[in-house]
Amino acid sequence: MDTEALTILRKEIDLLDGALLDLLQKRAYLSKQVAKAKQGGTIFYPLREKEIVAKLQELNLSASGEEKKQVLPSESIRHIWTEIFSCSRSLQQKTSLAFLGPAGTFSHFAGLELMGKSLNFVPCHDFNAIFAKVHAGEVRYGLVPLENSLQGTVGQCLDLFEEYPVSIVAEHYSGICQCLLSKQQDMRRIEVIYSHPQALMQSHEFLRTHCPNARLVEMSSTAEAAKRAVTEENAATVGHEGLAELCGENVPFHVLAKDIAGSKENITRFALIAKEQNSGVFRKPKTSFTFTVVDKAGALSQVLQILHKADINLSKLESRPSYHAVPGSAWQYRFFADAQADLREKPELTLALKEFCYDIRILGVYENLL
Ligand SMILES: O=C(O)C(=O)C[C@]1(C(=O)O)C=C[C@@H](O)C=C1
Repeated sequence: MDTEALTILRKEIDLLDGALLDLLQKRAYLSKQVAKAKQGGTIFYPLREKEIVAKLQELNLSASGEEKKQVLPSESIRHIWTEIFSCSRSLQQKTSLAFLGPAGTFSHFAGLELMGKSLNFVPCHDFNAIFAKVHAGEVRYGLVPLENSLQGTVGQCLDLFEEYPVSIVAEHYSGICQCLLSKQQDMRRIEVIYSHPQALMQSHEFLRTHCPNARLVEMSSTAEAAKRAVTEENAATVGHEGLAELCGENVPFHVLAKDIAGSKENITRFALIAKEQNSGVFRKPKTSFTFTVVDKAGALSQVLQILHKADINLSKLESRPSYHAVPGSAWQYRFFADAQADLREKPELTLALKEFCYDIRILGVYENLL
């Protein structure tokens, strides 16, 4: 070891860390000023954050000459700024986030991806508890899955919007990458694999080929499965790669293989819910709204035509059976729709829609992240 060179280099790193801290403190001060300028308005602007990261990643990759040697991995830039934004938001407002627990579920990792670590994560045992906590003001935010690219709509979550008058304030698309984790490094020696039934089903082919002797055991969540697997020598689990860090503090829990599910496009769209609607103005607004149409021929077609005439692009439309939709009616359908516009700015349009709808409710206006 060249101890002399090491001492000099570490001194330089110490100086740079000091300079970075100074810059971060200046940034934090500006963030607090931003909060004052917002005068109680919306704190979280995911599109602004996404664009800052994209600009920095581009700047980083466009380096040339000597600077080229200093280029960082793009993913690292995203991770570093996720935490900078998380700290910045926490200085503007103390925040807590309810999610489907326990710690280590895909919902938990989606929350960390979206909001970083500078907030209080509150695990809930079911979706109803998340909606109830947000509605009661016990937590500022809740994170719930709306739909998955393989499994489709999470109907239970859509239906809970009927029970609780909460709002959608942001959306988040999270890729689900199933990994095999174990204390045992030799896959052929794995005797039992614990995981959620869906994770086991999605990675069935991989497991049969690479761990032919393993018994598959279903658990209530990938997080519970990991807790169990980490206590046994020849056990493994299928789940998020972040489980290695979460469960492996005292014992090594290795990621033996990544992306072991058959299909590549396994993406979940999450909604960030809050008690109050967003108050900001958005550059690419999306409005999620629900409505029930009057019981006559052409009512739905009229609704669609009104939106068409206003040049509004409807990116989602689906219906769910609803018992409470219309008083006195035994069976009705409630439509859930997403429009690429801020419908709050178009009261005349909602008025026109009301002619063909029993009710219309705006679930939230937020930045379209696609
Ligand atoms: O630009 C804002 O609105 C801010 O509050 C600042 C900031 C940041 O730290 O850059 C923080 C939170 C928002 O989600 C976006 C950006």
